[in-house]
Amino acid sequence: MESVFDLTKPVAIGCDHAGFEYKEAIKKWLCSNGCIVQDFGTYDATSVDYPDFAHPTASFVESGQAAFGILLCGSANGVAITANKHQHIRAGLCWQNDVAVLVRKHNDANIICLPARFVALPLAIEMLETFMHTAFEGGRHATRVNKISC
Ligand SMILES: O=C(CO)[C@H](O)[C@H](O)[C@H](O)COP(=O)(O)O
Repeated sequence: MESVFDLTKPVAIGCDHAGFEYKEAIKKWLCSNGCIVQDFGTYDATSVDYPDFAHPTASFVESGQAAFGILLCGSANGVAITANKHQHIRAGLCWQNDVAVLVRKHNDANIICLPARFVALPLAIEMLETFMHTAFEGGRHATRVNKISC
């Protein structure tokens, strides 16, 4: 599959119980498109705490070992807030395809956060595909992205 990301590296993925079902479906979709997946859990639908899965996923992306990351929870806010604590992570919450375009073009996001309880699975996969194919625009957006870190 063509992507703006380096797909010779694994795609990191993590979720809580609310995102588990979508994570499994997304893993299958990624594998059927030739991607390598590094799964940081959770591994079933038992209630868990999203930071326990978002932090390891974000750390792996931050270390440069992943092509990019995918995080899922009910609203995607918990995983996004957690991942964005990491210095080199720009995790963006996506709920419609145009937002997935902008989170790459304007924010150079390296993790896509998907709200499993609020978007249908086909839309989640469509947004992921968009995310994987959309390049950062740079220019004025690079100036802004460079000002994010404090
Ligand atoms: O962290 C969240 C909200 O910001 C996620 O949506 C969680 O998946 C959600 O809070 C889990 O809720 P539950 O009632 O424990 O299933």
